[in-house]
Amino acid sequence: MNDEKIIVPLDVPDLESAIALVDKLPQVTFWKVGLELFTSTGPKILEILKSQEKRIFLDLKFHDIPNTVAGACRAAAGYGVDLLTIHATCGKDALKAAAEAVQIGAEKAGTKPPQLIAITLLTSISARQLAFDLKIPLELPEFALEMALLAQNSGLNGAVCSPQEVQQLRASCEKDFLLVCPGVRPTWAEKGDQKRSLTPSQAITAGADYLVIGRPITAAAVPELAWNQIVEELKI
Ligand SMILES: O=c1ccn([C@@H]2O[C@H](COP(=O)(O)O)[C@@H](O)[C@H]2O)c(=O)[nH]1
Repeated sequence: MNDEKIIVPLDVPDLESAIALVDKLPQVTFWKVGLELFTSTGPKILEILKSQEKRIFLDLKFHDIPNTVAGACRAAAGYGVDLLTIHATCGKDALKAAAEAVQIGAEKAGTKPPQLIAITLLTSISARQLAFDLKIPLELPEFALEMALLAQNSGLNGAVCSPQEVQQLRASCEKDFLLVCPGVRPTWAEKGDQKRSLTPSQAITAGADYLVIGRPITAAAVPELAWNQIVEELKI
């Protein structure tokens, strides 16, 4: 079912708004909790989602030294979430430490370890910004692929990439390496700050395992209609 491949971010400022959004979209089975909501309200939302048997993507995008990311991953694994993020640019030592830490954290808490996935390059970064602001001397698709391979070789379960790179990553990474794509935009939606987008059906055709689709649904006048339209478009 393609609708189970859609992850909707709860990019809202407080618990009340998060609960209202979850109630408005009962058909959503996979929710993402990110920096805004987790920083403002902590883990309470995770308990609420779990009590409703929702799957959870805890998108905290850890980026720190090995000892620190390992500690954060151990703690996050204790929440029993399904997906957890770290930046690939933390480097191999930190990625390996994080991969080990989610196993330890989950075992200690008696939970299933989350799939640890690495951000390759934020979908809000353009090729021009990569070259001129970040001074990375690789072509963008090559950089994204290198970051995905670094994650894979460090024992991570998958990567977050833009839909524009997913076909190349799918061809080069292991079959079971998860590829999660934010920056997905139906033709009728605003791109906003997303720089490297494709439509939901293009992203799935290119090999994405999951699509993260936020504002086209959550900022729509009627979120349920936007969700239905995307699900219909994915059936074609
Ligand atoms: O490279 C990345 C990594 C994470 N995100 C997150 O996905 C959603 C996208 O929301 P939209 O409203 O559909 O733009 C958001 O929570 C980001 O934090 C990303 O966009 N790009």
